[in-house]
Amino acid sequence: MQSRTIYLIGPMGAGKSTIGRMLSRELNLPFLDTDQEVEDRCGADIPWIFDREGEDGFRQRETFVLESLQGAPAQVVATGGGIVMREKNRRLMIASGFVVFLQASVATQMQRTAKDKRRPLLQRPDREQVLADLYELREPLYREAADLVVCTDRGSPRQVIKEITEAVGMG
Ligand SMILES: Nc1ncnc2c1ncn2[C@@H]1O[C@H](COP(=O)(O)OP(=O)(O)OP(=O)(O)O)[C@@H](O)[C@H]1O
Ligand SMILES: O=C(O)C1=C[C@@H](O)[C@@H](O)[C@H](O)C1
Ligand SMILES: [Mg+2]
Repeated sequence: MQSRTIYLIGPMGAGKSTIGRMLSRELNLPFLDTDQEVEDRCGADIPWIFDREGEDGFRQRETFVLESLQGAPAQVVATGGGIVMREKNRRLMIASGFVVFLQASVATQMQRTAKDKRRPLLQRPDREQVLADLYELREPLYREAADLVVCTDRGSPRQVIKEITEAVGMG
Protein backbone atom coordinates (compact mmCIF):
# COMPACT_ATOMS: atom_id res chain seq x y z
CA MET A 1 0.00 0.00 0.00
CA GLN A 2 1.38 3.42 -0.95
CA SER A 3 1.55 5.18 2.42
CA ARG A 4 2.34 8.74 1.32
CA THR A 5 0.35 11.16 -0.75
CA ILE A 6 1.66 11.61 -4.29
CA TYR A 7 1.56 15.19 -5.57
CA LEU A 8 1.78 15.81 -9.31
CA ILE A 9 3.21 19.20 -10.24
CA GLY A 10 4.18 20.72 -13.59
CA PRO A 11 3.01 23.12 -16.29
CA MET A 12 -0.40 23.35 -17.92
CA GLY A 13 -0.87 20.42 -20.27
CA ALA A 14 1.77 18.21 -18.63
CA GLY A 15 -1.03 15.77 -17.84
CA LYS A 16 -1.35 16.14 -14.06
CA SER A 17 -5.14 15.72 -14.03
CA THR A 18 -5.21 12.97 -16.66
CA ILE A 19 -2.35 10.95 -15.20
CA GLY A 20 -3.39 11.65 -11.61
CA ARG A 21 -6.81 10.12 -12.11
CA MET A 22 -5.38 7.02 -13.81
CA LEU A 23 -2.61 6.64 -11.21
CA SER A 24 -5.12 6.81 -8.36
CA ARG A 25 -7.06 3.91 -9.91
CA GLU A 26 -3.86 1.93 -10.38
CA LEU A 27 -2.81 2.44 -6.75
CA ASN A 28 -6.34 2.18 -5.40
CA LEU A 29 -6.08 5.57 -3.71
CA PRO A 30 -8.49 8.50 -3.61
CA PHE A 31 -7.91 11.25 -6.17
CA LEU A 32 -8.06 14.99 -5.64
CA ASP A 33 -7.45 17.76 -8.18
CA THR A 34 -6.66 21.07 -6.46
CA ASP A 35 -8.14 23.06 -9.41
CA GLN A 36 -11.39 21.13 -9.06
CA GLU A 37 -11.33 21.36 -5.28
CA VAL A 38 -10.83 25.14 -5.35
CA GLU A 39 -13.80 25.43 -7.73
CA ASP A 40 -16.00 23.13 -5.63
CA ARG A 41 -15.23 24.98 -2.41
CA CYS A 42 -15.77 28.38 -3.97
CA GLY A 43 -18.82 27.41 -6.00
CA ALA A 44 -17.36 29.21 -9.01
CA ASP A 45 -15.00 28.31 -11.83
CA ILE A 46 -11.35 29.31 -12.18
CA PRO A 47 -11.93 32.08 -14.76
CA TRP A 48 -14.48 33.66 -12.38
CA ILE A 49 -12.04 33.46 -9.43
CA PHE A 50 -9.21 35.04 -11.47
CA ASP A 51 -11.58 37.74 -12.64
CA ARG A 52 -12.94 38.64 -9.18
CA GLU A 53 -10.00 37.89 -6.91
CA GLY A 54 -7.00 38.03 -9.21
CA GLU A 55 -4.29 35.40 -9.39
CA ASP A 56 -3.39 36.15 -5.74
CA GLY A 57 -6.87 35.20 -4.58
CA PHE A 58 -6.68 31.95 -6.51
CA ARG A 59 -3.23 31.13 -5.05
CA GLN A 60 -4.55 31.75 -1.54
CA ARG A 61 -7.36 29.28 -2.22
CA GLU A 62 -4.79 26.71 -3.41
CA THR A 63 -2.90 27.16 -0.12
CA PHE A 64 -6.10 26.55 1.88
CA VAL A 65 -6.64 23.29 -0.02
CA LEU A 66 -3.06 22.09 0.60
CA GLU A 67 -3.31 22.99 4.28
CA SER A 68 -6.44 20.93 4.64
CA LEU A 69 -4.68 17.90 3.14
CA GLN A 70 -1.96 17.82 5.80
CA GLY A 71 -2.35 14.69 7.90
CA ALA A 72 -5.01 13.23 5.59
CA PRO A 73 -4.73 9.59 4.43
CA ALA A 74 -2.57 8.92 1.37
CA GLN A 75 -4.07 9.99 -1.94
CA VAL A 76 -3.06 11.13 -5.41
CA VAL A 77 -3.21 14.91 -5.79
CA ALA A 78 -3.07 16.66 -9.16
CA THR A 79 -2.19 20.32 -8.67
CA GLY A 80 -2.62 23.50 -10.68
CA GLY A 81 0.30 24.53 -12.90
CA GLY A 82 1.18 27.53 -10.74
CA ILE A 83 0.94 25.98 -7.30
CA VAL A 84 4.73 26.07 -6.85
CA MET A 85 4.74 29.87 -7.09
CA ARG A 86 4.20 30.10 -3.34
CA GLU A 87 7.01 28.92 -1.12
CA LYS A 88 4.44 27.86 1.45
CA ASN A 89 2.79 25.55 -1.08
CA ARG A 90 6.11 23.93 -1.94
CA ARG A 91 6.79 23.37 1.76
CA LEU A 92 3.35 21.90 2.38
CA MET A 93 3.75 19.37 -0.45
CA ILE A 94 7.33 18.42 0.41
CA ALA A 95 6.37 17.92 4.07
CA SER A 96 3.40 15.68 3.38
CA GLY A 97 4.11 13.60 0.32
CA PHE A 98 6.15 12.35 -2.63
CA VAL A 99 6.31 15.08 -5.27
CA VAL A 100 6.45 14.21 -8.98
CA PHE A 101 7.32 16.88 -11.55
CA LEU A 102 5.62 16.02 -14.84
CA GLN A 103 7.76 17.77 -17.40
CA ALA A 104 6.55 18.87 -20.84
CA SER A 105 8.19 21.06 -23.46
CA VAL A 106 6.50 24.30 -24.50
CA ALA A 107 5.64 22.67 -27.86
CA THR A 108 3.84 19.84 -26.04
CA GLN A 109 2.07 22.28 -23.72
CA MET A 110 0.92 24.25 -26.80
CA GLN A 111 -0.56 21.13 -28.41
CA ARG A 112 -2.28 19.88 -25.29
CA THR A 113 -3.82 23.22 -24.35
CA ALA A 114 -4.75 24.24 -27.89
CA LYS A 115 -8.52 24.16 -27.51
CA ASP A 116 -8.59 25.38 -23.96
CA LYS A 117 -11.02 28.06 -22.78
CA ARG A 118 -10.72 27.46 -19.06
CA ARG A 119 -7.15 28.47 -18.32
CA PRO A 120 -7.27 32.26 -17.77
CA LEU A 121 -3.53 32.74 -18.27
CA LEU A 122 -3.74 31.31 -21.81
CA GLN A 123 -6.62 33.37 -23.20
CA ARG A 124 -4.24 35.61 -25.20
CA PRO A 125 -2.88 35.61 -28.74
CA ASP A 126 0.73 35.26 -27.53
CA ARG A 127 -0.01 31.97 -25.75
CA GLU A 128 3.29 30.38 -26.76
CA GLN A 129 5.30 33.26 -25.28
CA VAL A 130 3.22 33.12 -22.09
CA LEU A 131 3.89 29.38 -21.73
CA ALA A 132 7.62 29.86 -22.42
CA ASP A 133 7.92 32.69 -19.87
CA LEU A 134 5.99 30.74 -17.22
CA TYR A 135 8.14 27.68 -17.79
CA GLU A 136 11.37 29.62 -17.45
CA LEU A 137 10.14 31.18 -14.22
CA ARG A 138 8.68 28.02 -12.72
CA GLU A 139 10.98 25.20 -13.82
CA PRO A 140 13.51 25.77 -11.00
CA LEU A 141 10.62 25.75 -8.51
CA TYR A 142 9.20 22.49 -9.88
CA ARG A 143 12.68 20.98 -9.62
CA GLU A 144 13.26 22.30 -6.13
CA ALA A 145 10.07 20.63 -4.89
CA ALA A 146 10.38 17.38 -6.84
CA ASP A 147 11.38 13.95 -5.55
CA LEU A 148 11.04 12.59 -9.09
CA VAL A 149 11.04 14.17 -12.57
CA VAL A 150 9.22 12.40 -15.42
CA CYS A 151 9.22 13.64 -19.00
CA THR A 152 5.80 13.36 -20.67
CA ASP A 153 6.68 14.58 -24.18
CA ARG A 154 6.93 11.07 -25.57
CA GLY A 155 5.18 7.94 -24.48
CA SER A 156 1.67 7.28 -23.36
CA PRO A 157 0.11 8.18 -20.01
CA ARG A 158 0.52 4.45 -19.19
CA GLN A 159 4.30 4.71 -19.55
CA VAL A 160 4.41 7.80 -17.34
CA ILE A 161 2.40 5.93 -14.71
CA LYS A 162 4.78 2.97 -14.89
CA GLU A 163 7.75 5.25 -14.17
CA ILE A 164 5.97 6.71 -11.16
CA THR A 165 4.81 3.39 -9.69
CA GLU A 166 8.31 1.94 -10.10
CA ALA A 167 9.83 4.96 -8.33
CA VAL A 168 7.46 4.63 -5.36
CA GLY A 169 8.10 0.90 -5.21
CA MET A 170 4.66 -0.14 -6.46
CA GLY A 171 5.60 -1.05 -10.06
N1 LIG B 1 1.19 11.66 -21.70
C1 LIG B 1 0.26 12.22 -22.51
N2 LIG B 1 0.27 11.96 -23.83
C2 LIG B 1 -0.63 12.54 -24.64
N3 LIG B 1 -1.62 13.39 -24.25
C3 LIG B 1 -1.68 13.70 -22.95
C4 LIG B 1 -0.76 13.13 -22.02
N4 LIG B 1 -1.07 13.62 -20.79
C5 LIG B 1 -2.14 14.44 -20.98
N5 LIG B 1 -2.51 14.47 -22.27
C6 LIG B 1 -3.63 15.29 -22.81
O1 LIG B 1 -3.28 16.67 -22.61
C7 LIG B 1 -4.43 17.44 -22.25
C8 LIG B 1 -4.15 18.24 -21.01
O2 LIG B 1 -3.92 17.35 -19.92
P1 LIG B 1 -4.32 17.71 -18.41
O3 LIG B 1 -5.59 18.48 -18.37
O4 LIG B 1 -4.25 16.42 -17.65
O5 LIG B 1 -3.13 18.67 -17.99
P2 LIG B 1 -2.82 19.36 -16.59
O6 LIG B 1 -1.37 19.12 -16.33
O7 LIG B 1 -3.78 18.87 -15.57
O8 LIG B 1 -3.05 20.93 -16.85
P3 LIG B 1 -3.49 22.11 -15.80
O9 LIG B 1 -2.25 22.54 -15.06
O10 LIG B 1 -3.96 23.25 -16.64
O11 LIG B 1 -4.56 21.57 -14.90
C9 LIG B 1 -5.59 16.45 -22.11
O12 LIG B 1 -6.37 16.53 -23.29
C10 LIG B 1 -4.91 15.09 -22.03
O13 LIG B 1 -5.69 14.07 -22.60
O1 LIG C 1 -0.34 27.54 -14.59
C1 LIG C 1 -1.19 28.17 -13.91
O2 LIG C 1 -0.93 29.20 -13.29
C2 LIG C 1 -2.56 27.63 -13.84
C3 LIG C 1 -2.80 26.33 -14.20
C4 LIG C 1 -4.11 25.67 -14.08
O3 LIG C 1 -3.94 24.34 -13.64
C5 LIG C 1 -5.02 26.42 -13.11
O4 LIG C 1 -4.57 26.24 -11.78
C6 LIG C 1 -5.05 27.90 -13.44
O5 LIG C 1 -5.58 28.05 -14.72
C7 LIG C 1 -3.64 28.53 -13.34
MG1 LIG D 1 -5.19 19.81 -14.39
